[in-house]
Amino acid sequence: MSDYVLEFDDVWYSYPARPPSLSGISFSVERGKKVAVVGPNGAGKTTLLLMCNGTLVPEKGSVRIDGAEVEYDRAALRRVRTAVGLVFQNSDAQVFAPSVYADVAFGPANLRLPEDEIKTRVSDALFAVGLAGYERRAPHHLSGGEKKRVAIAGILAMKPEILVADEPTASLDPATAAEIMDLLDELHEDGTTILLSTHDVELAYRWADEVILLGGGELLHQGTPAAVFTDRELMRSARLTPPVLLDLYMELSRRSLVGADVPPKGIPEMTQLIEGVPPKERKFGTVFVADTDVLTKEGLDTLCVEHSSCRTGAMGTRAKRFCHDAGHSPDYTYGVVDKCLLAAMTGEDTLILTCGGMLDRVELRARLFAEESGISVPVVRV
Ligand SMILES: Nc1ncnc2c1ncn2[C@@H]1O[C@H](COP(=O)(O)OP(=O)(O)OP(=O)(O)O)[C@@H](O)[C@H]1O
Repeated sequence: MSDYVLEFDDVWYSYPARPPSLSGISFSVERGKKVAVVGPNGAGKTTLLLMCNGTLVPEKGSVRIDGAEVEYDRAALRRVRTAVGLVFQNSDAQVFAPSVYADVAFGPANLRLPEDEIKTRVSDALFAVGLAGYERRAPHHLSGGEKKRVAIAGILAMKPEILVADEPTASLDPATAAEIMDLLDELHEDGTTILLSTHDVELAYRWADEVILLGGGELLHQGTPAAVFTDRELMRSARLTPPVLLDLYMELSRRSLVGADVPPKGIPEMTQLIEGVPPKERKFGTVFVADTDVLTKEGLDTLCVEHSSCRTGAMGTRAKRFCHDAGHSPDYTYGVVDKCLLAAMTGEDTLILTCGGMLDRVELRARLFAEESGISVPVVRV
């Protein structure tokens, strides 16, 4: 099996009577990565994403999925669209059936799956996006955020290996946007490779393993978010500004107010850079982590009583829904791990409620923070 799930090799594309929208694009995406395609308006992001599932055919060059060159006959396209699920920028273009059920079932039905399997997939996908019970609703009467979730559910029901999402958080309120990103993280934890497009550099910096920077139809750079966003020349040529955190870091660094040469990944690292090494006698708080998949409502009540001195955070769509249904309102519902690390740095204990692979994610984030800052925050599963 190829290490790369998606490869572009010298891909060119022009819309009729227009100069090229993509000019000789080559890049590779490793299996299991989270990749952000970043660029200003008109850079070619949507055009590039539409090539990932064969919606657009390169004028020149080739696209490979799992090492095999994409072909464009009907049968081949069906295989490509099973492997690559594309969430469009405009959900109205994607959500069209008379009911939410019919919409989400459309893809699996096209795969000619048995009726029982289709029902299970639709119900699982609607549960994952928090729309269980919406089956009979008419999609055109839903809000923009709900339509986006229906569109994502339709793709989830196909169980794609690669999920491609065009500006998944555009025009969503911050809480809905955070929930959509949580959902993408949960899918990623389950092994899905994710490619999204955005001109939100803050989101790309926080979220992506890798950034593909586009400008004027050309690939300007592929690299880590820190490498791409600290390169002022690259940012200027892409007509983008760096994320605020990096901008601040670069300014403080220029004035020799911070010393490290590793740009801070998040606010905890930035805070530690400014504060310096905390005094030895400082006692750090503990981050307790509980798996909501194995908790009952009563179990959650007991846990919250036992940890009543802790601020609580719910991470991931399943955990948030569980807390909501059990009548609990956690203090943090987005950026949960970083908020808990910050609390720990001032000696406060916190309790994170989450499930699945997200438990490992908490430990991983704390470990990366310890490696960079030297501050070892205890993470304890309860
Ligand atoms: N259907 C179309 N017909 C003609 N030209 C198009 C079409 N779609 C896009 N273009 C042109 O192709 C170029 C790239 O557009 P594309 O939508 O891929 O950019 P983008 O980076 O996704 O932009 P945005 O951030 O504004 O969504 C632009 O110059 C645009 O005007």
